[in-house]
Amino acid sequence: MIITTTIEKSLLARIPTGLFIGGAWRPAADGGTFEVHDPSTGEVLLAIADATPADGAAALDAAAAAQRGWAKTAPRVRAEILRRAFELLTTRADDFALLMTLEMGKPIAEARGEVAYGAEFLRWFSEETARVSGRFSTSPDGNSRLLVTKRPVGPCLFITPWNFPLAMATRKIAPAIAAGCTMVLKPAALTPLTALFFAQLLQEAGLPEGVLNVVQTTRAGAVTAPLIKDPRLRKLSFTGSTEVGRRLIADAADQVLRVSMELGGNAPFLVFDDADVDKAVDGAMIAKMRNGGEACTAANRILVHESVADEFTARLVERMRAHTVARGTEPESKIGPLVDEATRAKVHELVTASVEAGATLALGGRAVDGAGYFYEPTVLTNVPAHARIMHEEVFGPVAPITTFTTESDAIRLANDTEFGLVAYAYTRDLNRTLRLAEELEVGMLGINTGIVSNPAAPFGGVKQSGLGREGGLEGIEEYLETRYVGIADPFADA
Ligand SMILES: NC(=O)c1ccc[n+]([C@@H]2O[C@H](COP(=O)([O-])OP(=O)(O)OC[C@H]3O[C@@H](n4cnc5c(N)ncnc54)[C@H](O)[C@@H]3O)[C@@H](O)[C@H]2O)c1
Repeated sequence: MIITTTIEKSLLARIPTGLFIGGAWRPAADGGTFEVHDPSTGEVLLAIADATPADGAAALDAAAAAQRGWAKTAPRVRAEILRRAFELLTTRADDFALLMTLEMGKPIAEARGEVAYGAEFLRWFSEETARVSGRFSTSPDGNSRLLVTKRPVGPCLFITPWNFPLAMATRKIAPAIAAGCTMVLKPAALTPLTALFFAQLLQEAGLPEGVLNVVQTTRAGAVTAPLIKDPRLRKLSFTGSTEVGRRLIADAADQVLRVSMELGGNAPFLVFDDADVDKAVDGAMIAKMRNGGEACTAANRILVHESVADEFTARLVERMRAHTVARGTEPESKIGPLVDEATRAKVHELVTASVEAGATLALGGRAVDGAGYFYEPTVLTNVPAHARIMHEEVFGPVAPITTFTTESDAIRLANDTEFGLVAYAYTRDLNRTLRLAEELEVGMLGINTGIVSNPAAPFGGVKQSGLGREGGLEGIEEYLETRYVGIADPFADA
């Protein structure tokens, strides 16, 4: 078993362990705490405050109290706070990366990638802050003037998942700051340390008290449900599973709360007969193995034209076999542990069910013995369309491959899912690319690339993958209301 090193211990000693409410760190109302573990060893990293419903209410009190003043803050002031936060985060990239590796398990190189990606939302929305504008026009009959303005939505509740502990928070926090909204953040209980460390950084960047409040808790529903019913809350933004998202949308109906939902995915990855197979394998490795397969954008249904399937599969197996499984802090680590035993058990269950349904196990397929929740990189071939893995999100390093004959078959298979987050396609045919862009039921499409996430682009899904977009020009709109002011003809009395 790897014992936490001195460098790791000194980093952990700098992480705040309280709740962040109204600009101050405090214990839970009942003094309760919970432990955060290293998924690669099972060791306890830290014990931190466990928010109660009373703490949740206090956090919303603080957000509601700060809202009016924050909305009136000059855009330039909000922009500069975001810019300072971007610079601080970039300077402290190594600390944030190590912390994420410790609490979530991803290899340090991937954690650094997430810091860069997460930081870009701060820079992008600092640039967007001063660009919010409205319009002024004369009504068609000439009898009035129409003034359209944008106002901050108001206090928001953010609920984030464990797989990208930093970026899923900055993707919500940055546009909310830019728009002038206050917020309560409830990070995932498996990975709350990054959010606490980031809240401390925002405080240092000059964020006024009450604008961001953080209530980590092991009682998610008990803490957040009363906030969702509270008329002072104006917006709920959630990233997580479709199952929980569906329930939250129902809860949000009582207050007709605005919702943004970034939910599950089950991305198809299409390789056509005219694809550059080497590049397709590179892209598949990124789309499948980024974050150890624990990503909503993960390529979970690899659909390959029958004429290139053998070549593609042989190369993918070779690359997957070479992927070193080790604690994320080890330099050779290409894949860390899964986040917990429940996730590992679910991955294994889907692999076993695929083989029972007729798939062939070409590589892996077993949990790694010893401490931590490691799972072997796995490739399944000839996966039948009815296998569970083709319809349920496998949150792990498992690449299921199946073949197709015609383009229309490929599109039908790709769309045969309740999810619609992202698809990837490898082809050199421009007209086919345009057909795919029109026919695939997704919010995002990667052409000859295994990665689409980009802070300057609108991220989000259709069907049961969610509602709303994060990033891009669209991202800030989620935090703005449109207000129209009708003005009588200024010449009427002239
Ligand atoms: N579309 C996207 O942008 C995106 C990005 C990352 C992850 N995801 C999805 O997230 C899922 C993995 O994350 P997860 O396992 O943390 O998801 P999850 O739905 O179990 O949990 C997400 C968050 O919701 C909280 N939560 C759970 N039950 C709740 C309840 N009843 N009331 C309020 N909050 C509750 C959790 O504590 C956590 O903070 C996957 O389905 C993945 O596809 C989507």
